[in-house]
Amino acid sequence: MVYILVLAVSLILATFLFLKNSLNRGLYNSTKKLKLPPVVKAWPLVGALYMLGKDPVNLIKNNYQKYGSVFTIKVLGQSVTLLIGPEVSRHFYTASESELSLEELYKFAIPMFGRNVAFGAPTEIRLQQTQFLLKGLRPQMLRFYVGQIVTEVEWQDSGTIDLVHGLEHLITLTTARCLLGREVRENLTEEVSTLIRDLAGGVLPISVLFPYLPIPAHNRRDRARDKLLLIFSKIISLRKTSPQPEEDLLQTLLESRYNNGESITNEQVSGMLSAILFVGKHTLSNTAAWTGAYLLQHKTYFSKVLEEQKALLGRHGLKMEFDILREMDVLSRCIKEAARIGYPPIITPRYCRQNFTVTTKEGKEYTIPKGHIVLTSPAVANRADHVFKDPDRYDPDRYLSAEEKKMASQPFSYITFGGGRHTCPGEAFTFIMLKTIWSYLIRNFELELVSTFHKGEWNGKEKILVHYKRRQLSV
Ligand code: HEM
Repeated sequence: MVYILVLAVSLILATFLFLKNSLNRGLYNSTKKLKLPPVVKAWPLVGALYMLGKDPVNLIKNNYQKYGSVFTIKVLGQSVTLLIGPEVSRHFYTASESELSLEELYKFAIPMFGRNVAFGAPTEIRLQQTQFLLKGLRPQMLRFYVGQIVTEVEWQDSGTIDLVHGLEHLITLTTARCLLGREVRENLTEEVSTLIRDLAGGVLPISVLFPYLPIPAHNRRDRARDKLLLIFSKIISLRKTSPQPEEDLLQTLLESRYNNGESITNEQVSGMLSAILFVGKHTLSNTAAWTGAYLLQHKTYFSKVLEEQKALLGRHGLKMEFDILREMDVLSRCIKEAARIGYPPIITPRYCRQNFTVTTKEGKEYTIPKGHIVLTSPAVANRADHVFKDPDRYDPDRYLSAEEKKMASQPFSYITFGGGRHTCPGEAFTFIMLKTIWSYLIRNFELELVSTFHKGEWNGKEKILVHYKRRQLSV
């Protein structure tokens, strides 16, 4: 019964996609003369879709090994082209919206965060909103956030914790305190967490094609967005009338002006606050958990981090400040390495609006035609063996070797945080957050990993159980 249903839905989707693609490309716009990427062999219509849903990382990895750095997968009649590795990724990261579009593919995010926010807004408004965000994440603000993070990090004296869920809660609170302000943090009840979860639950594969389909998950998403708007609007109104300006991203947003002199609306601020809580809940907290998992599994590196913390305690005492975090070179490399292989985004997508050509490292040239969906995969490209030596190995010291340092710092080699036009504006904040949390935990608790997980294998569902017991790290 279930299979018949899946098949029926797939056929409807395939017809829709076929018509959509035909209209987009023009039925008579032949691509015959172009040298197109190799096409992955899969069962017609649903084969690749099934594989994509089941194990996307291995699907991409296996085909990368088989076909090389450029290949096309047909999903329900839609051509999806993968670009893996720095040689073929330059255009992906540097092209303009009119060449490779994000807005076309992120329409599903509009009902999550509202119209006129991020991908719901016209491009020039979206770019200005990213600038507002960057202003709230500038070094002077990050300096201030360190103290705010420290006030939130606390565990009981002893116990067992699943790092994924434990850190998710902690990071939601710290993100709220630093970026969204004291009032949002104080109002960050179970209700807000549930509403953010409902927003996330409204992103289903079908939402990409039909974001407004009246299904229960979409209805919950819409109710959650409206409720969040109500909660945040009250906070924003209070803040606007407060005589005392605060030091946080919320204040920066409220003081920002668009190029035409207009200020940002309550609805736009609310959408941006929800989007930040959403990112913190997923990407940031998973990277935090995997940083811990790798560190506790690799005793050599854990010892190096301990030694670094002892040396810092010797030099600065218990103080935790921005400049002290900058001295945490070993911990920084451990986070960078966990972010490379632990839980980087599986794919980042664009919609191709103009043909473009890529040349592989072997010198093969391919044209990616208008109408293809184009993807890079940080999860696979971050493990390319011509960029990283022994790429599946957790090795934070790799960034010390001159040769590898050079390769890894070449544009579009290490792509956990994207690159080019769409480089993640939250990268510096992420490092500040994770260094503060992990140095605090290492200084104040004995930690022991009790879960075993398959080394180097991505699995977003695994628990990472850790025993902890309070103690003071002595110099
Ligand atoms: C471990 C944490 C994070 C990871 C792995 C991550 C990853 C990424 C990646 C790969 C992109 C580029 C997407 C693309 O090219 O399509 C991106 C963009 C973005 N990230 Fe992050 N991110 C993280 C944390 C954050 C945080 C904390 C914030 C906000 C405070 C943030 C805000 C954004 C925004 C607004 C963009 C869009 C930039 C643009 O399109 O111009 N990210 N992120």
